[in-house]
Amino acid sequence: MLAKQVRHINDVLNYVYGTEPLRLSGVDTCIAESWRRCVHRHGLNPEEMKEALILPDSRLREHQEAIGDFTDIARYGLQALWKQIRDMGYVVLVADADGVVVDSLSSDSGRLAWKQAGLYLGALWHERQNGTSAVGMVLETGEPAVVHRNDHFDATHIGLSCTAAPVFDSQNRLRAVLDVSALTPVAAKQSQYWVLQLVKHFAALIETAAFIRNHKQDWLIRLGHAAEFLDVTPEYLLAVNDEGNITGANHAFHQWFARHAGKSGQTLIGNGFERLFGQSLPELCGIQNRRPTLCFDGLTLFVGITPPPRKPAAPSRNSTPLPPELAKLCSPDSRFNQTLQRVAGLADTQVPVLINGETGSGKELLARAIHLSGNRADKPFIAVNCAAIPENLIESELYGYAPGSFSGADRKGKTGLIQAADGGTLFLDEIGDMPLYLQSRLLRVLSEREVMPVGSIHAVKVDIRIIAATHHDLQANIAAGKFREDLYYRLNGLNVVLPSLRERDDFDYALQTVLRHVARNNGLTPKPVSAEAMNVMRRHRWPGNIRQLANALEVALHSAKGAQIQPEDLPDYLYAQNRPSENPSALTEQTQNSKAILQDPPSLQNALQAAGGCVSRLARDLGVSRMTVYRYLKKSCPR
Ligand SMILES: Nc1ncnc2c1ncn2[C@@H]1O[C@H](COP(=O)(O)OP(=O)(O)OP(=O)(O)O)[C@@H](O)[C@H]1O
Repeated sequence: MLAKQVRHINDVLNYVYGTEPLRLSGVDTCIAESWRRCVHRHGLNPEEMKEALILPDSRLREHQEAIGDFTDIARYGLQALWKQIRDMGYVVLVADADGVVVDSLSSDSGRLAWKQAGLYLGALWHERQNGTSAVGMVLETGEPAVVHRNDHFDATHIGLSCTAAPVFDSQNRLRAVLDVSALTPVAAKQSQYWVLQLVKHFAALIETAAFIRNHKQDWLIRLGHAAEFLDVTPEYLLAVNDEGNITGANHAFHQWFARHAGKSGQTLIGNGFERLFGQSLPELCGIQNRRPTLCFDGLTLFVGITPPPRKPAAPSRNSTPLPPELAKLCSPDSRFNQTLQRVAGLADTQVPVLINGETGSGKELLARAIHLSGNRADKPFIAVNCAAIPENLIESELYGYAPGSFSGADRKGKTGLIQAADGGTLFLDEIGDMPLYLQSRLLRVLSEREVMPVGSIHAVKVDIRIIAATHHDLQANIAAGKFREDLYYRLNGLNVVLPSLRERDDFDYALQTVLRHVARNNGLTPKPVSAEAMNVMRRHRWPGNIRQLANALEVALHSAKGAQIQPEDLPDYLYAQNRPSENPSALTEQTQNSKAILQDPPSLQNALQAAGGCVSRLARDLGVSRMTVYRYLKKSCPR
């Protein structure tokens, strides 16, 4: 035992038993309370030093499975936080409500040292196990904590500096703890207070992202004391179901409610929104020209409301016929047709539509069909690929510029794409790739409905309908600080998710439609597809979706000499992978790779580590089920 550890043990004993209280008068009250809890409640003895306990892999997996997709949601926030502090020698950890580290990000160098210190996957940081630690204190108190060097109860950990903040779920249960720790901390505790602000900020972002994800079928209510900040960083979040009952609230609102309603003994979850606040959501939605407000206990809060995506209506025999452009996209998939019905119902309105889907899944085709189905059909449809315009040109391309506003500019000035869409539709493709500073400008255009060309002092009014599309998960981008939440709410009037080709249960129908389409565009006769060729295509994963399928069918139509399209008429990448003589099990390249990883224990362990120790994520990466991953893990580690 080191001399400084002996000194620390004496200090803790003296402090807890009160023989030398003055000597450590610098100890924070919350740390002192934790030390007392360690001794009196948890029965810990500072003389019995214990290294951090690391759970075996099987137990760790149980904790990771129990926390479900929370770690997936949290990961974007974790990575964004990690990027900011990785060069300063910190490790970032997420612990579950039992104090078990279920996800972590650290530099590769010094992994052994992180593990020995317990700053590692599977480590258990609960006060009753390890004494005072940042994770342990957050779990005990529900409050953020900085536990710096000698603040730790157990002298084993006095080399560490740890800062942690809680993440609550919408029922106000402590779901996880976000922690940032260093092995070789700088001397002063005060230096950790900026880390504390960072950790609190990211914990709040993760909490909001998880809230939005878990309540995507509910009405989302944002509340705050300042109207201007409501869309940027809402102080409070509420979720309300279609029956008007409150189904969730963020931690800040639970606390606010307890302060203001505690005396009347009212409950929050399950209570009727209208009963509690005296106004219904449809009433609040109907308020025009000003921010709606709510009064509660004599206080006024500004309100922002996002309705849930409308649930698919029950199939109805007398659903209205679709406009021809949308009808062209119809398929045997009834869910998709209901989506088209909803889109058709909004074709004549200015309600913004946000289309999500992988590349080539038909986002632009759908956007054009919406435009052509509405009362703007004879006005321009301007498509802007936000990812394709060089950053230095995007501003002048979108907003235009005044005559002579910069060197190299056209003397007469230039009309921007937004103005060019006046009266019609502006299609913002790849909106998730738009740089943050342009997002703020776009937000102003959408709020004010006017553009200010570069170098001009006069704003120009525009009348546009916005349709945006992206392959990104924008909520994850919001959590990672890459996309503005207020812009997201502006764009997301109606959300349409286009399934990838491999997820569609109407693949055969889609193939026939695309085949006819390709034949018509190339002046060819659509040939039938043989059963073998059909099987080859059904098995492929189609990362490029309909665009890739269309290209493959174009190749096949040009190559087919017989009456039918055969496997050998398909592009090489499809045919080669499925040639029966060379590849009897007809595995795709991806499944072969996955199999190689699964069957080689070191590769499997590496892949698991790369997936942050999360079996679900690894299973997704390998394109196999979770059970398959477990089976191989068990084989590779039979104990
Ligand atoms: N339902 C369909 N029927 C026939 N062809 C289709 C269909 N959907 C998409 N396509 C074709 O697939 C190609 C890709 O479609 P589109 O450009 O709309 O996809 P996208 O999702 O916008 O792609 P990206 O994200 O890469 O811009 C186009 O050539 C389009 O004509």
